[in-house]
Amino acid sequence: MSTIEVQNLSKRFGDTQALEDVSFTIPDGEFVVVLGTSGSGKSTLLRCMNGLTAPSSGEVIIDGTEIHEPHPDTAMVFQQHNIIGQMSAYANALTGSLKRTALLKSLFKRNDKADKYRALEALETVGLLEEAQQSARRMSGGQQQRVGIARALVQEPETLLADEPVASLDPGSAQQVMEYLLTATEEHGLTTAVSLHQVTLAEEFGQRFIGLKQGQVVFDGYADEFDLDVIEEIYEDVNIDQLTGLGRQQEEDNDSDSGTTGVVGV
Ligand SMILES: Nc1ncnc2c1ncn2[C@@H]1O[C@H](COP(=O)(O)OP(=O)(O)OP(=O)(O)O)[C@@H](O)[C@H]1O
Repeated sequence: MSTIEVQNLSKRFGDTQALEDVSFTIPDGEFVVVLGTSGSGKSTLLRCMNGLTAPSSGEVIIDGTEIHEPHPDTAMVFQQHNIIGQMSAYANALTGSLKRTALLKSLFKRNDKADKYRALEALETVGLLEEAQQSARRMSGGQQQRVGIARALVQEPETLLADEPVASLDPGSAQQVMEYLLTATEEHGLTTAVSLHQVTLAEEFGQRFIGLKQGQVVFDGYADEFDLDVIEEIYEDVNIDQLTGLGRQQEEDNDSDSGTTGVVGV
């Protein structure tokens, strides 16, 4: 676990103010959902939190150390999981140990026993132990994303940053991946921040919510305060019924044969 302090963080890309004076602290072991419409600054925030993007001003401090480059104890999960299709789930998970094992050693499969054990344990955490030897290319998008999470866990991180990890998945797979992210956070004692488009998923899994609008924090609070007013504030110009699934529910009520779910993204 680690404590992440974001202090007066701003990031400008040319004329675009992607983040403006963002400050918050995530204590050890918290599972935080970062919400906002497209372009609100979610990816930029997570990338700054891992030192992949340099802030224009302000700082990110992890366990008392200011971050200027990717932190060895922080792992990232991306929307594009970049799983190697020709390799098994197990071999993909094992590549998470590359940071700890020399590249050549790893390529020649000479990882030490501890790495191998960690890879299997991580696959178990994401519910894929039985599929360990399955070729990744034959797995569904959701399973591949779970392999991506396993690979991140093999790094033995203290912090997990997931940038829209379910954006390209169908609602059922998105739900499963979120469940495994939460399990991984609890089982591995992580501090986790996940950016999401889908409000319904955020409501289901989030413990704390940070809402971004045009690069600024417009909400920072816990589940008991995360209500429709807050959602409206974050998604000012978006149809609230649609966001919360209420609109979808009405459609379902009108058409009982509909096979849709209430998971809606923007
Ligand atoms: N490398 C870059 N160069 C120029 N502009 C950028 C760059 N990265 C992000 N931006 C701009 O910064 C703003 C915030 O982008 P960011 O990707 O952080 O938002 P987001 O909330 O993650 O959006 P999405 O949900 O669509 O991924 C946007 O206006 C975007 O166009």
